[in-house]
Amino acid sequence: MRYTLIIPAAGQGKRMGAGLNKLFLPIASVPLIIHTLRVFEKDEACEQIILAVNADEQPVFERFIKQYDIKKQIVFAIGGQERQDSVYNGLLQAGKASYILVHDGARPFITIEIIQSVLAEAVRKGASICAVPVKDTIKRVEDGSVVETVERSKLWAVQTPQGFHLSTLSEAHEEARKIGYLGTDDASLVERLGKAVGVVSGSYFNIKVTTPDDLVVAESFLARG
Ligand SMILES: Nc1ccn([C@@H]2O[C@H](COP(=O)(O)OP(=O)(O)OP(=O)(O)O)[C@@H](O)[C@H]2O)c(=O)n1
Ligand SMILES: C[C@](O)(CO)[C@H](O)COP(=O)(O)O
Repeated sequence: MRYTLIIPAAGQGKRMGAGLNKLFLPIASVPLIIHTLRVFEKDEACEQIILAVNADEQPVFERFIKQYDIKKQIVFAIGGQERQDSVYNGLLQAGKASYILVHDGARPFITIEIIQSVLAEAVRKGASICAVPVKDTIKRVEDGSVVETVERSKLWAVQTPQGFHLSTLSEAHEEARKIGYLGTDDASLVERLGKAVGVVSGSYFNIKVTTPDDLVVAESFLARG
């Protein structure tokens, strides 16, 4: 089964504090976004990449794509105020694709195996995510005090890619826009429709590069090979 990939890449990297889009930061001398694109470059099932970017940053992305010889067809969409808006704008460019995968540009250590597993589960159930069991105890805190310890055995840390039948994802985004719902991932929009979302195993290596410490971790992962 082939798919169209949407990569939201229009963030500001506020938590990184680098003063620029963190996807331009080098990891082992190569821009973060190139590491991510290189994985999908090797996936023959990936028909097209839709890159949602800030308009003023598109020339930078185009320069990196040329410099690092990314050959896969890339279509640009304009990023939005929120990640959800960026994905929505990417969806508008998806044409007649049957299956869509949405993957954070900030997750460079995804593997073909997990991509294929997410896609297969999306074909089976209409929507899918990859996730890993939470390792820390999670507590709900209010005003500096613990109000609840959440049972850890049922908690999963959700990653990307997330996979969807095009019609499922489109319906979910349109409904979210209609009611003004803002989710932190795309699967939550499908859940609000009451539709099933399958879960497959992700990887603890599939980190989202978010804060400066993640750059150190990312360099170590690359050094490890
Ligand atoms: N309005 C936005 C916000 C985020 N993203 C993208 O969504 C992915 C996950 O977002 P996150 O890790 O939060 O990136 P930033 O929004 O840049 O980080 P921050 O919240 O620290 O500013 C990233 O690839 C980011 O570029 C996007 O396309 N459009
Ligand atoms: C989609 C995601 O990566 C799943 O964990 C996460 O919700 C993105 O959150 P962010 O604040 O936009 O980085």
